[in-house]
Amino acid sequence: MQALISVEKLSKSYVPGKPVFDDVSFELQRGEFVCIIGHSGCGKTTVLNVLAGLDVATGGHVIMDGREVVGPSLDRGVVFQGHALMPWLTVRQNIAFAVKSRWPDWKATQVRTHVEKFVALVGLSHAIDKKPSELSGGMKQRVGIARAFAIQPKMLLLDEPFGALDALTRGTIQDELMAIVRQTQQTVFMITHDVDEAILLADRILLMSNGNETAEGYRPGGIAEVVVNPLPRDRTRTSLHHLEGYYPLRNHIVDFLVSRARAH
Ligand SMILES: Nc1ncnc2c1ncn2[C@@H]1O[C@H](COP(=O)(O)OP(=O)(O)OP(=O)(O)O)[C@@H](O)[C@H]1O
Repeated sequence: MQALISVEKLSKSYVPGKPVFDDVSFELQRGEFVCIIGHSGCGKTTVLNVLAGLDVATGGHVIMDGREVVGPSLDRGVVFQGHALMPWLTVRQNIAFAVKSRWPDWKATQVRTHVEKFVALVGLSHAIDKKPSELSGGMKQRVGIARAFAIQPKMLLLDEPFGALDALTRGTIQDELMAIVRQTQQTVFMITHDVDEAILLADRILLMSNGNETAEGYRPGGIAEVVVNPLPRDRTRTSLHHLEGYYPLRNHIVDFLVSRARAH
């Protein structure tokens, strides 16, 4: 099976000779949900931005569907932690703007039906004609997710999309995201700091280490390990802790973060 995305020997340096990370290589299969976990500063956002075509790597390549990623594209939907909505437009208009960019030939009724479908998917039909300032943080984040899904990208890139949400809202949106992803067979690459969130959502979890000074000199960060999630795919937030294999998996990831992430 040909991977949707191939990341090949990616590196990024701001200071010559001291790359933040190097030799980062992995693939994303179609329909796969991959999370990346690592301490602050290891380069997760940089990797995601290079995948999105929003940043340029110092070395290496990102190949999507056989073509090198050289800039942003509507093939890749990005959701940031700060939802980046246009404040002067309503929910409907914000999403319609993206939909019209994706399909400039669509008639107004077609755009309308499409927008309404994706707003309903994230449970926001009642707020469709509201402006972002009238919405809570969680609602705004859902609009960002609906907008990314509405352009039906080949892949979705999520940079800690739930980081700023309270636990209850976070749980609800995780459930919604998981349902939509399963329903649409969407390929997703997501940054999270939350181990349980990664275990719930991801098929595979990339553990990323930080660059650090050692007795032998500077060692760049990189992907230290790829963990395959062995838990059944129909897992839910409430069942997660009762599943066989959950605690060993959780302990393994936490152990990486505590003792190995800064010194690989
Ligand atoms: N423009 C820049 N100039 C110099 N250094 C930079 C620049 N942008 C990022 N960095 C450095 O590159 C490293 C990786 O940053 P990045 O934001 O990718 O990390 P991250 O793992 O996503 O962190 P966090 O979890 O805190 O968001 C950091 O150490 C940061 O200080």
